[in-house]
Amino acid sequence: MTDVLEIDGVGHRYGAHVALDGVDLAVRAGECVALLGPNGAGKTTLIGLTTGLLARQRGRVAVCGGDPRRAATRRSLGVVQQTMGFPSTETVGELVRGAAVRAGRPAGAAAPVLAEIGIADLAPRRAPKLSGGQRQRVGLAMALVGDPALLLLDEPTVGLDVSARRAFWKILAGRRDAGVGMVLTTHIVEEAAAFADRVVVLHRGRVVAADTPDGLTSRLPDRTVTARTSLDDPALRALPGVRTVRRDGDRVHVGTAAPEDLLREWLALDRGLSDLRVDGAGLEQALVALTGEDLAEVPA
Ligand SMILES: Nc1ncnc2c1ncn2[C@@H]1O[C@H](COP(=O)(O)OP(=O)(O)OP(=O)(O)O)[C@@H](O)[C@H]1O
Repeated sequence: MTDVLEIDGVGHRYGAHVALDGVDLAVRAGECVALLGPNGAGKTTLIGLTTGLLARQRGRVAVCGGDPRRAATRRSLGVVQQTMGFPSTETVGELVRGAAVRAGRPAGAAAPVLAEIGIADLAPRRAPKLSGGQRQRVGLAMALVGDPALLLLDEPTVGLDVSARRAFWKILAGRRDAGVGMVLTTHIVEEAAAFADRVVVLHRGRVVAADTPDGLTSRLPDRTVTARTSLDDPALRALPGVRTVRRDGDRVHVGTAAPEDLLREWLALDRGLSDLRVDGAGLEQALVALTGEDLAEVPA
């Protein structure tokens, strides 16, 4: 499959501050790549270079083979951003029709997209009067109406309730199946883990990991054993392979690289052991391990 986004050796500075340092990233048609990293990692800078908002300083950025600083190239691009500003004078219908025409499509392309996203009833309304979640869906309509080859989704589900979020991912899954490439930035790590085909982790302007969500988590040796116990913390720490011990109410969470050895001895020593559970590490823990920072936020 062709790459809809090619980023090769990209560097970017703000004065003396290095925001990106030799970043490579490729997104194929029909693939969703999640771009994750703690605050200040360089995600917004990379998105800015891809939309053509920022001028390229070092390396190559190509959208469908073209330079995103050129208007003709940007027609292949759809962008959904959390902080989308809309002109106050236009109705939702006019905004989406305008986006269609700017992308070289007929104004009539707007109505089916509004219907698909479930906001046909908003067409006569003006954007400033809409809720955050409604505005987010208008942004999605404007991005999809141009039939883009590459979608940039920057914190796209902020402000959406659970059912709107589900509907949002369903629509995007349909576009991905139809061959649209996507770059997703989000602080909701569960969404990235559930939707993205690959995860690229940026840290201090560099790519520190690129893999499938499962591939990233399987690199982590740790398991967490959760249980009720009669042992105190020093006794737990003395068990084989224990790395961390954390109390949470009447339960204890024990991190270990060797759950079998740990459990064998724990079961032999502890008559009060009950409610035992062993969990694998998730993508969130993998990101913390890779960057040393916790980048998850509680979903709104
Ligand atoms: N206009 C600017 N002038 C100076 N420094 C900047 C500018 N924009 C970003 N930076 C710096 O460049 C680095 C990368 O910023 P960027 O906004 O790309 O990170 P990010 O990963 O999007 O962070 P966040 O998750 O907080 O949005 C940060 O250290 C930031 O302070």
